Amino acid sequence: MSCKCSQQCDIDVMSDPLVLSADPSHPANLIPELCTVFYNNGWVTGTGGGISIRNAEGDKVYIAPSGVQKERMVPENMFVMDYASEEYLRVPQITKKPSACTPLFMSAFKMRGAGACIHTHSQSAVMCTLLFGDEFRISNIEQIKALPKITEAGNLGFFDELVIPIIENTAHEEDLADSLQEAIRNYPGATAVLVRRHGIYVWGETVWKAKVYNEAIDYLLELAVKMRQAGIPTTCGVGEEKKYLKY
Ligand SMILES: CSCCC(=O)C(=O)COP(=O)(O)O
Ligand SMILES: [Zn+2]
Repeated sequence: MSCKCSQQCDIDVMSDPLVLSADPSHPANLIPELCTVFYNNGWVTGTGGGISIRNAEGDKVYIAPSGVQKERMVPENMFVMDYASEEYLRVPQITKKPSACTPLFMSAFKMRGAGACIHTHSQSAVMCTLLFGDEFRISNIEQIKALPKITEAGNLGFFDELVIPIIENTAHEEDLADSLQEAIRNYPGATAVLVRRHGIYVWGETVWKAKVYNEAIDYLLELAVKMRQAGIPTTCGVGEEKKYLKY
């Protein structure tokens, strides 16, 4: 049966209805598309990182295969998991191994009700985990206003401090789940967790919120590295930066 969309496409929707859809916002279409965007930002190169998305009803989880070039995936490569039972409804032909990030994505879904979770190996994220201790902190920067308060309605304000917990890396990605869950419990206002010498996990209520949060956070992480290089503390008050300028 061919698709009924306005594009008169030739997609055979009956061949695999769990992943073949003419809807561009279907998770199986969005995961490859967004991974290409992330790849072009240097966030998911060399097979690292990725994204998992729940469907609009929230009862299915779409997961990429492990160890593949994330920017070259197609919808047929996706695993589909039943959200409640955590059993796989679909295993792709490309590999039997779902992303090693799956337990971490599931932690964000189950503990925070997230609709999508992004994992990147952004160099700014990694660099910040080398420059900061147990927490990344930044304030008094306009871009902070793109991020949610989480514990109450609305977004952070210009004068609010963004705090992101930093957990230690493990030899295997899946072994990060316990410490990620502990960080999620200890930081109820966080929408991201940094992993030292590894990268970052960012989640949101919807895929679009997760995407915006990831972009805003990465901007702030990159800026933080530059501020530290210039000798300016990332929580420096407005006007106080003059104290740190060398000229
Ligand atoms: C060079 S990537 C090492 C594994 C990793 O950190 C990652 O994020 C990708 O894991 P996946 O199983 O999704 O390929
Ligand atoms: Zn990783």
